[in-house]
Amino acid sequence: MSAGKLTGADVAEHNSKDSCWVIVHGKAYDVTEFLPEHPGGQKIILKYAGKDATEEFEPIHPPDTLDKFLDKSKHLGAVDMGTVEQEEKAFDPEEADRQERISRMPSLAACYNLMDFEAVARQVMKKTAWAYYSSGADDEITMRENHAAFHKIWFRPRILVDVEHIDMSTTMLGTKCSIPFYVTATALGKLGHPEGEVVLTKAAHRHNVVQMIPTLASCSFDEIVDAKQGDQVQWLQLYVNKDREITRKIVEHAEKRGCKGLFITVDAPQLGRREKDMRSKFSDPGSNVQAGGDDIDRTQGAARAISSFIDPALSWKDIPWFKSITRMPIVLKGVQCVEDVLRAVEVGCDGVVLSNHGGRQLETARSGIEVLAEVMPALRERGWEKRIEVFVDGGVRRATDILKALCLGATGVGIGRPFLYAMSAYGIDGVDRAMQLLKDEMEMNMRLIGATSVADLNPSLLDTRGLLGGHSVVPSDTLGLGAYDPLEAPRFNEK
Ligand SMILES: Cc1cc2c(cc1C)[n+](S(=O)(=O)[O-])c1c(=O)[nH]c(=O)nc-1n2C[C@H](O)[C@H](O)[C@H](O)COP(=O)(O)O
Repeated sequence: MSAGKLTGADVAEHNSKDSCWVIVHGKAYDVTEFLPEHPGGQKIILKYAGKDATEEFEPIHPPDTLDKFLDKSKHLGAVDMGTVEQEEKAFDPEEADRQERISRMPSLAACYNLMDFEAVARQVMKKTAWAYYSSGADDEITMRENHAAFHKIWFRPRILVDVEHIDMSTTMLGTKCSIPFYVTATALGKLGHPEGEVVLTKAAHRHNVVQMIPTLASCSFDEIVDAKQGDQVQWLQLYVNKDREITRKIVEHAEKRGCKGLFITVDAPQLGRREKDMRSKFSDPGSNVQAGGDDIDRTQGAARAISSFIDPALSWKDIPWFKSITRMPIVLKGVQCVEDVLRAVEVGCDGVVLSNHGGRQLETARSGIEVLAEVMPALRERGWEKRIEVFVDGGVRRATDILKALCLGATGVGIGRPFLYAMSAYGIDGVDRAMQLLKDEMEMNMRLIGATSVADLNPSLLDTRGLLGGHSVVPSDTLGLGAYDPLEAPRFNEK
């Protein structure tokens, strides 16, 4: 001990499976008994046994994780960090290249659309972070189709409409929003930015846009709610825990903190196989740590490592229980066919999100917009279109994509990766610009199709034959490919 604090040497003595102490945010924790329970496996903890684990811990775990899940008797107290030997970081040529590219980054003004942010983020993000955010399942066919499907729908604009005044505001789950998109739930915000999801909270406030708070956020739920301002609206995205008491507590707390919608994710009874994420091994599984054979293989990437709590037994019979524990509107996120939308109406859900999780789950699942084109006529046929709010997400990169969804009958549209990339590359100013670009595009395109308000947007403004003809050939998505393989993207300054 030194001056009543543990020293680095005290902690370093406990560096094995039999006695494992780690340091997080300047405090020591005895995690020996916790090792077999760690959702991310033992290897990653043992890699930091006896050492400072803060850098690895930070992006994956909300700050209150240890207070919430590690018995107080294992909290060993403050460490005199001056006595902790910080490991010499071996020279990492990849990191050096990344820093060099960051030094030549295009200015924010060089980003003219959401794909530009993707192109820049791909160059400046850490490999593991880019891998996690950009990953789709398997061959990423659904992920690409999400965006491509919008190119199968063409507009039938009306002319000589007085479009001097445009009102793009709308109402989603009873909340008046200035524009019909929301920030959808995406996990691990601190992989892209040290402040994580609160960056999205602040940008959403600037544009009066709803934010959906992810269960698997890097920030704690309360940090994200505390970051909201005034009457800013947030929804909760819920991965249902096998332990329903934990789920009950999360839902009740969210309602108490003012969340205005419960989005139950129903397309992920098991997280999909995101091979870019797996390939980046999220942490070096080759670390020289011997751990028990029952260990979760960290080479499965972050996704698998953080999702073992999700209940694959979740079913329709759980809906009445959810209705009994909350008065928040209940929306099923990840619905992918007409039959399940009709069933959601019958069991009294308030909404659905037609989504395939950004192509990160079932490969060759259809795009949300394609399912929407099937769902809305079925609801109208039954006179049910007012009984449920229908949202869509996946592949939305232009205001024309949003307009197509609204013309088909969607209430609103969720956007994920673009805001993550904008945040990762340029912080809050990036997200702010991304939202403003969408707003500017929205105003222009509403004028060009002859619509002055969301109420004017209807199926007669669209030609959807390309969609309904199944998977016809689509125009090649040069801009999208350009971002993915940055051929046409903001130029990095010369070396
Ligand atoms: C990009 C991304 C999406 C995630 C996401 C994480 C990332 C990095 N995560 S995940 O780690 O488990 O897969 C979530 C999540 O926490 N919960 C959820 O309901 N959807 C999750 N989604 C899906 C998201 O809510 C939207 O359905 C999807 O992002 C929409 O597609 P775009 O990214 O193309 O806008």
